[in-house]
Amino acid sequence: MTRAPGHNGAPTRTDGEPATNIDPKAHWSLVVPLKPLALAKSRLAPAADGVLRPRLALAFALDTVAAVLASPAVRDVAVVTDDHVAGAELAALGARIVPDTPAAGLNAALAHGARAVRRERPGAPVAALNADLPALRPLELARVLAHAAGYPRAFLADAAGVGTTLLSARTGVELRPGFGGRSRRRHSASGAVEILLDGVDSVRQDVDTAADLAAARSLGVGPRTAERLAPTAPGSV
Ligand SMILES: Nc1nc2c(ncn2[C@@H]2O[C@H](COP(=O)(O)OP(=O)(O)OP(=O)(O)O)[C@@H](O)[C@H]2O)c(=O)[nH]1
Ligand SMILES: C=C(OP(=O)(O)O)C(=O)O
Repeated sequence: MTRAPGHNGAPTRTDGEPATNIDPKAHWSLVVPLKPLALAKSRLAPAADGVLRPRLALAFALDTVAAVLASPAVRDVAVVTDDHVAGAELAALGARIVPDTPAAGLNAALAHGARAVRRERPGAPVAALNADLPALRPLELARVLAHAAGYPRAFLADAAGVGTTLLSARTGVELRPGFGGRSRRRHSASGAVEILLDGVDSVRQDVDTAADLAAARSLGVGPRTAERLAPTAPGSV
């Protein structure tokens, strides 16, 4: 993996991982949930003001989805969102936009997204992935999905070891998402197999707090997030 300095002196992601051990027949459909930007990333409030926060939430989602679409294991991505600004930018990247279920919450949105994917492609293996992974690297995601393909349902714990960043369901298996709070334990109790891979930090590193953002920056964030964090950008991180 190679890295180059970004605008702000922090590392910025470049493409340098070796393409080894990736299943060439992989064909996952990913479902990415995104709540309205004005409501998103509330735990970043101490570090980012009300102008910067929605912009960062959008930059995280765009960098996440761009990396997903660049992953050799991924066939397509559906973003479940009612946010029209985000929806237009994500669609321009190549995502399918699925309108949210009204006020039903994250897990209802994910189940709804998985159903929408399988209405179009009944045999699709599906994986839910958070929209706040700005350091995501396509080949690390491919490694996680290649591993997930060995189990009916599987999940990856987040960097904090408490939550979940990815939950998968193979062809013919219902996703049954249990995201939110201490979801690592919940997913394990639901029978999903935990993916215990080293070297997939970029898939684990979600960004909820200022400390998470610092950790993502040290892994190397994608270009849209790097631009928002540049010293000349408005706001205060
Ligand atoms: N479509 C949809 N996505 C959601 C919903 N609730 C949360 N999400 C998304 O699910 C992921 C995890 O969400 P949260 O941690 O609850 O929210 P967040 O905006 O990331 O952060 P906080 O506001 O600090 O909790 C993010 O990608 C959110 O945008 C929902 O009701 N509908
Ligand atoms: C929704 C989750 O993530 P977050 O840490 O963003 O709340 C989760 O881990 O289940």
